[in-house]
Amino acid sequence: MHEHLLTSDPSREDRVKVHWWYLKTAKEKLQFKALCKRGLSPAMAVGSVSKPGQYPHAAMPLSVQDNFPSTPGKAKMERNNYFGFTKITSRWHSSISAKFSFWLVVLVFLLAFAVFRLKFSGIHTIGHVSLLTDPWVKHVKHSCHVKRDDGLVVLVTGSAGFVGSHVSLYLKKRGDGVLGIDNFNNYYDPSLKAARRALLEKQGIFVVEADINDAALLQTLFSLVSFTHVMHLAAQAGVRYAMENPGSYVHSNIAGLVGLFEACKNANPQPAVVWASSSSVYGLNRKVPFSEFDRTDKPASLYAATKKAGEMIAHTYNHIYGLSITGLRFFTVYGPWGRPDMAYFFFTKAILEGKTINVYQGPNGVELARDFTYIDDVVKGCVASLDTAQRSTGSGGKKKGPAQLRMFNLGNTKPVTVPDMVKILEKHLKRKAHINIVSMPRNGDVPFTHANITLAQRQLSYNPTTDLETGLKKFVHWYRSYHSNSDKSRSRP
Ligand SMILES: O=C(O)[C@H]1O[C@H](OP(=O)(O)OP(=O)(O)OC[C@H]2O[C@@H](n3ccc(=O)[nH]c3=O)[C@H](O)[C@@H]2O)[C@H](O)[C@@H](O)[C@H]1O
Repeated sequence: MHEHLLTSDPSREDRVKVHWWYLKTAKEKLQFKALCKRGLSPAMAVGSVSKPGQYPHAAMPLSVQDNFPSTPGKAKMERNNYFGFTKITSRWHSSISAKFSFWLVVLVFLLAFAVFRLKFSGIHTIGHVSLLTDPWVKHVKHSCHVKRDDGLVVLVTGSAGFVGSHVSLYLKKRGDGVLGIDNFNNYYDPSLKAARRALLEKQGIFVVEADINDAALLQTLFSLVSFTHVMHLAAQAGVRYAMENPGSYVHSNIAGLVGLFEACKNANPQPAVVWASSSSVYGLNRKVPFSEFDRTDKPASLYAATKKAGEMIAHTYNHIYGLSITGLRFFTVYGPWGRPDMAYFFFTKAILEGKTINVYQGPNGVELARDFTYIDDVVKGCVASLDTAQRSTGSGGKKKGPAQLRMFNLGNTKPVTVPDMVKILEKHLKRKAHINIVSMPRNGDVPFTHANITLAQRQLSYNPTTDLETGLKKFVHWYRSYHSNSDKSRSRP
């Protein structure tokens, strides 16, 4: 509404806005507008449309100025013709204007500072939506809307990841409120993460694109939404990549975890946290199956060490702040929408492309084995953990009593050797693999994993039902359809 009042002088523009805003009645505003349009200074225009003394920022109306004593130091006026009007400048007027200009500058500075902080805290935009505008907040709140009695409100970190996307969809489908957060890093093809995000958004799950290390963002989310639970799945995964990029493990699995626990412990109410640890914490243990009561102080990779550190950190936050925390040790999770850095996934690609795969072998020709666990079983374990989690006992950073602290193995309990896994893939892909047997490199791998799931069975009613044969069949089916669809969309003009 101001555009027709604006001149090329920005300070005049600002003054017009401020004066207009101060005027109380529509009549005053209308007259003020007309006078400004005709070139009168904003302060003069206010003075002319109002009663003397009504607005402290107004200049004297012309009629009053005629009688105003020309006292040096108080008010010195000059008149000259200005677009058919008498232009009057005065020191009195100038000092009022100066005050306004000063506060205007302060206001503009504060606004600029706020925008700057938001910008560099990474929460200024989600997609192309500014945090300063309502749509972003609406997306967040809408995504957290609960559609069943006693439904949960869950913040899922790593929601564009493999397990994160599956858990988010499951929760949303049963009527829980779900908000995702993911930094969409390029550890593996980000287009797969984007495709998972599209799937989530189709179901009404909003994914905030940000890093869990962004404390200001987490604080904003917790102030907007009373999360009952946090499903923390954001992490730097992969055992062997830790030798290439150790810093990324510290960033996500240690600093990120601490940042998340900080946000949770400060929240009021504090949410219950369920988070992903890893079977790799069993490291070089020889006693099988691996039990939660076994020692876990021999990690074979930095990845495993950061997960083990996470378990210790979880204990601390539970102990000091009363956060309810459940850690889940995942055993080589696989399935549709899986991670391209995992062996079953890149073996599939290589077999289809007729390329050679390296199959590792332990000392003395021992075949390596994994307790491969199908994604749907893991999702059930995650959701059961959320459903059975007790409330945190603290609030606003203060502990009010002891809180629940749990750890569960989520495995399949039926380890399969890597060569057998390759045979299953060959069968479903209807292709022979070109295999190169190589000694297991010293890069963090362990020879075997095998979960004891008694605890999860007892407390979570966790019972995995998908064997590797069935699970890989579903994976291959998904792989073919996903790649034929993305090939088609790539070839579209
Ligand atoms: O349960 C976990 O805590 C971890 O599971 C997963 O690690 P791993 O069990 O090591 O899975 P993955 O890499 O698929 O290798 C599978 C098998 O293939 C063998 N392998 C691997 C590569 C290769 O080129 N050749 C080969 O024989 C390899 O020696 C191994 O025997 C997750 O990646 C990890 O993030 C973490 O979640």
